[in-house]
Amino acid sequence: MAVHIQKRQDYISWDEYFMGVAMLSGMRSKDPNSQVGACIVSEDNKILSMGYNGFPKGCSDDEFPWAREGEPLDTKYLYVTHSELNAILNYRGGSLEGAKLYVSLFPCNECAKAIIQAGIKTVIYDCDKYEHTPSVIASKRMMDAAGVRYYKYKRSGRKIDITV
Ligand SMILES: Nc1ccn([C@H]2C[C@H](O)[C@@H](COP(=O)(O)O)O2)c(=O)n1
Ligand SMILES: [Zn+2]
Repeated sequence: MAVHIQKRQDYISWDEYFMGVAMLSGMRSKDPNSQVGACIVSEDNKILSMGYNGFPKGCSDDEFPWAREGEPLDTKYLYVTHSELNAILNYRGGSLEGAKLYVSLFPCNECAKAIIQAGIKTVIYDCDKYEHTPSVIASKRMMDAAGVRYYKYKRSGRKIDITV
């Protein structure tokens, strides 16, 4: 008699999978304060690209500044490429029309422009710690106008443990 074996029930959901990939990507960031990761996914749940915040190619992590405060030219803000923009620029396959973006921190206004222009239609974010800043307020205003849907990732509370 055939033994019927049930499929696993505790597999991770699509949202846990893609936000997990975004967060893992963020762990590559050298930013001492905020490590941000992004994962772009097609409408049919295929991973298209990933990114994390860091300095552009040729701009040394050891030479460019990581400071948050000081003279503008001596802070990271004028130099860092955000995770979302890196994910968009890392994509080698053509159009991102209709894609979804998973990101660990709500996109800023500059990334919102790139998200809209790339044709990304959905943003799933985890943290929104800068929600009261003009940058994030402007970002939401533009995404609302452009029909980009965004919603907060619902943490499952599941601990996803990977030993490598
Ligand atoms: N959606 C975002 C927002 C920020 N970033 C990057 C830019 C910086 O490297 C860091 C934020 O630094 P903080 O002001 O928190 O010290 O995160 C990003 O990649 N994506
Ligand atoms: Zn940004």
